[in-house]
Formats: sequence, structure tokens, C-alpha cells
Amino acid sequence: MNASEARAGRGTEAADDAEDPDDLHVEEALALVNDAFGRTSGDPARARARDSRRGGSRPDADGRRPAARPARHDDRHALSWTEARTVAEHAARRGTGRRTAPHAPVPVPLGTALGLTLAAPLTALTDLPPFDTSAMDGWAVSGPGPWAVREEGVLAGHAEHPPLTDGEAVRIATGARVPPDTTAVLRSEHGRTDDNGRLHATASRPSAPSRSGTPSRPPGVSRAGAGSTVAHGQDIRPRGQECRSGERLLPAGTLVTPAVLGLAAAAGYDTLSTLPRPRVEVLVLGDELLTAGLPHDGLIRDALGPMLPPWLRALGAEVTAVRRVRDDAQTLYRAITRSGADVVLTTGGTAAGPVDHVHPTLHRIGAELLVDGVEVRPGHPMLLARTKEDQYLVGLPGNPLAAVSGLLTLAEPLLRTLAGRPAPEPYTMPLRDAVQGHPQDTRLVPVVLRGDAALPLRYNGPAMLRGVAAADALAVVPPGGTRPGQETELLDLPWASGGIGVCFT
Ligand SMILES: Nc1nc2c(c(=O)[nH]1)N[C@H]1C(S)=C(S)[C@@H](COP(=O)(O)OP(=O)(O)OC[C@H]3O[C@@H](n4cnc5c(N)ncnc54)[C@H](O)[C@@H]3O)O[C@H]1N2
Ligand code: MOO
Repeated sequence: MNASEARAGRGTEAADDAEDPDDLHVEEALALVNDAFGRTSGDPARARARDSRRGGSRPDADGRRPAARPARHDDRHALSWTEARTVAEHAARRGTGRRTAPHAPVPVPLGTALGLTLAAPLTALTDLPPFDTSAMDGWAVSGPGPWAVREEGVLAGHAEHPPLTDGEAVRIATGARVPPDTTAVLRSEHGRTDDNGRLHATASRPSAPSRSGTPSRPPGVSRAGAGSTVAHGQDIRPRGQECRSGERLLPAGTLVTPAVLGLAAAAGYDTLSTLPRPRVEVLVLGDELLTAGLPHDGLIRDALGPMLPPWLRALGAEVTAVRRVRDDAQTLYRAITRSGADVVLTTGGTAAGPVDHVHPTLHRIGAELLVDGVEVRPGHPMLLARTKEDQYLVGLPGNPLAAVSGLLTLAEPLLRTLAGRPAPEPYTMPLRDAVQGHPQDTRLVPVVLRGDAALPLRYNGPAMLRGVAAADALAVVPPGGTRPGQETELLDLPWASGGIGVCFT
């Protein structure tokens, strides 16, 4: 293991020689062959999509018309990586003229709301805390000490205690509501009772920052000590300190995290109004795929069937089914047209090989091709289509890393819109090593994050998952590549940003 591998820490080789340049040449060559053999067929759906793009009738996210791009020698349909993501993000809104996520909000119990999006602002249903409470175990006291201590103490969860009179104290537990006319709480370690049962404030170490959320001692008030008195309000959490009933705590569109669940419960909610997860049906194409055991006789293991469902859930989807579909046009046609999912996600069959049935089937259905190829490596044959009102099809290429690329380029923004989730804040980091670029296309390259740099990983070829399985993010390498230290956009992988338990629910 060399130094960079040791830093990467997972035994995965960092891409000191970031990419095998042959990969790119092979892809280029394949694309040229593809073009020569008629990927630009007279397919009317594709022609429509192409014409609308060429005619400049598809404005970009800001309503501007994108400048005409020079035709590429290898793939005249392809959109740039950024354009493709914008189209995918806006597709679900644009179809119906809606500006928001298309599904009606549903109330769901807190126990099942994790990972959903708030359809309405979270508004406090109560003051928090709902009554004045003790922030410490000790005594509720009234006025300056010493104090006569009541016999019966106050525990959390009990009804209101009778008011204290000046010079009185009562034992109190953290979280218990303080009796009326309490002026402060004296921590148990800051008081002692004398032989007559009277409570005195004792010398104490300087107070730690108060757990009540306010300074435990207002400026200018001396700390509790023998003969001294306790600051007014000390260690009392006043009613409404965190919020008042009716106050807006979180906006609509917030992702329901464990902390949101906790806040909602504290604020009085039993159910939350959320947007339903978009339902995704996964169709895994390929007669060569095995679901168990070792590869044999030209058959290989299906890597996408196990990988996609949890990843899709992390992107906000509900996976309704994963079906294996034979390399047969009629079977694929039936599988797509019978699906009631919001999004059909196919894997494989996007290219122009003898059993690549995705394009012809979309044509037969009369689907509208919104994205037909993207200037990105790997994954350039990926596509997005509208198959019917309110149903989309994302076609992921079969090569596994190309499928990941399609997932993050097209499925992620589409599902994000459908789920009503906010867009992640884009961010950049310097890439430690140079990464060779594709001449025209964006590259997505697995990286690990170490300190304040990202290390490109090897094993980033289209058919390989070894790099991405060890990665924290994918670097968005612009055409032409990056220099060492160049600030580069990163796409976080869900397990790196949220932890497996949080995001794969
Ligand atoms: N003449 C051309 N051929 C190809 C081109 C091209 O431009 N012209 N592009 C290449 C690129 S780039 C990609 S990516 C693939 C996309 O192909 P498909 O989407 O049609 O996928 P398949 O041909 O079905 O499979 C490709 C490859 O991936 C393997 N595969 C498929 N599914 C799985 C799975 N679930 N788990 C693991 N591996 C899978 C499959 O066995 C093939 O090896 O097309 C190139 N060809
Ligand atoms: O480049 Mo493909 O798009 O090999 O994955």
C-alpha cells in the first residue's frame, strides 16, 4: 500500500494515475460505431425531443433559452450533464404546469415519517417548555435563604404543586414543573440542610454553563456561596423559552430527520403532513444475469438488483418492486405499460445492441423522450422519458458504474422534485491529484475525502464498482480534466453524508 492508499484508509487505491486513458478511447470508438449504425434513427419521439431542443424551445431553469451547441460528432442527441440534471429536476413540475411536488400531502404517524418531506410548516402546537420547569435536581426556593424545606418533594410528571411562600423551599427533580412563586432552583450540590432542617446555599465551584439554555447567573450576580442568595430565575426553564404555541419551527420542504421527529413530538404532534414517497418500480434487464452463486458460462451476477433499491430509498423513493425482465421486446413492453409506479427505472438495454429494447419500446409506447443521452462518462446512453401523464421512465445503462452515473444525473433530481425535497447545496473541494478528462464530456469519478482534499480513486471504469464502493463522493470532472489542487464539484454519496442507518430507511 503506498502513502496515498494508506491515507485513503480502506485499502483502495487512490488514482495516482487517475484513469486508464484507453477507457476513454474505447468509449469514443464505441460511440462512433454506434452513430454509424443509426442511433439517430427516424424515431418520431426522439425526433420530437431532438427538434424541440434544437429549436431552442426548451428554456433552462431560469427561463432562458440555452445557446445552440455545436453538433457533436458522436452523439447529436446528448444534453450536457448540467442541462440533463435541470431537465430531470423540472420534468415532474413541467408536465402538469405545477410548481411543487405533484402528490397530495398525506398525514403519517411519527413512527413512519422518517425520510419524508414536510408538506406544511411545522408549527408549535404548544409552548416549549409547556410550563416553567426545573433545569436541575435540587430545591425550588422562594426569596433569599435560608429556607424552610417542605416535606413532600416535586417530581417530573406531576400536577402543579401548591405555591411556595417567601423563605420556603421544596425538593425538586429535573424536568418537574416549579411551584408558583418559585424564584430560583438551587442545585443539590449547592445546598445543605442544617440540623433544624433549614436549607442554606453553600460555597460552590463556579457554575457550569446552565442547562436551561440561559446563563445560569445574570452578569453581576455573585455565585452561590455561604450566606449568599441564588440569582433570580437561576436553573428555571421558563415556559415558552424555546417557542410559543403557533410559532413556525420548520418550513415546508424540510426533510424529516430523527431530530425533526423529536422536535415534532415535543411540539405536540402525533402525525405529520408529508409528501408521499414517489413509487419506483425497478426493471432489471439482461438474460446474462444471475441472482446467486458464481459467474459461469458467460453469465454474471446482477449487481444492480441489490444496489438500487436501498439507494433509491435514500433518494426519497419507495421501491414497489424489483422485476427481472428477459431480453425480449414484448416482455419489456408489457412490464412498462402495466406498471402503475410514478417512476419506472430500467437497467441495461439503453444502447443499440441486438437485444437493447429500451428505445424501440419507448417509441412503441409513444413516450416523450426528455433526455436521450448525456455528455457524461460513464453512462452517456442514459435516458429519461415521460411514458404517460405522471409517469416517468429513467433508463440506466447496464454497466454498473454507468448506472450509478445515471442514478445521480437523472433519477436523483427527478425523485427529489417528486418527493418535494430541497436540492442539496452544491460544494467543491480541491482534488489532490490531476484527473484526466474526456475531451467533450463531464466525468464522474469516485473520490474519498481526506482532510480538506478529495482523492480520486482507481477502478472507475464503467463496468466497475470497486472505486465507488470505497468512495465518499463522486467528483464532477469537467471536459478536459482537472489539475492537482483544482476546486471541483462533489456529489455526496448518501452513506457518507448521512450514515447508513439514517438514510437507508
Ligand atoms: N455500439 C455501441 N455500443 C455501446 C455503446 C455505444 O455507444 N455504442 N455504449 C456503451 C456504453 S458507454 C454503455 S454504458 C453500454 C450501455 O449498454 P446498455 O445500457 O445497453 O446495457 P447492456 O448492454 O444491457 O449492458 C452493458 C453491460 O453491463 C452489464 N450489465 C447489465 N446489467 C447488469 C447488472 N444488472 N449487473 C451487472 N452488470 C450488468 C452487461 O452484462 C454488459 O456487460 O453500452 C456500451 N455499448
Ligand atoms: O461510458 Mo458507458 O456510458 O461505458 O458507461
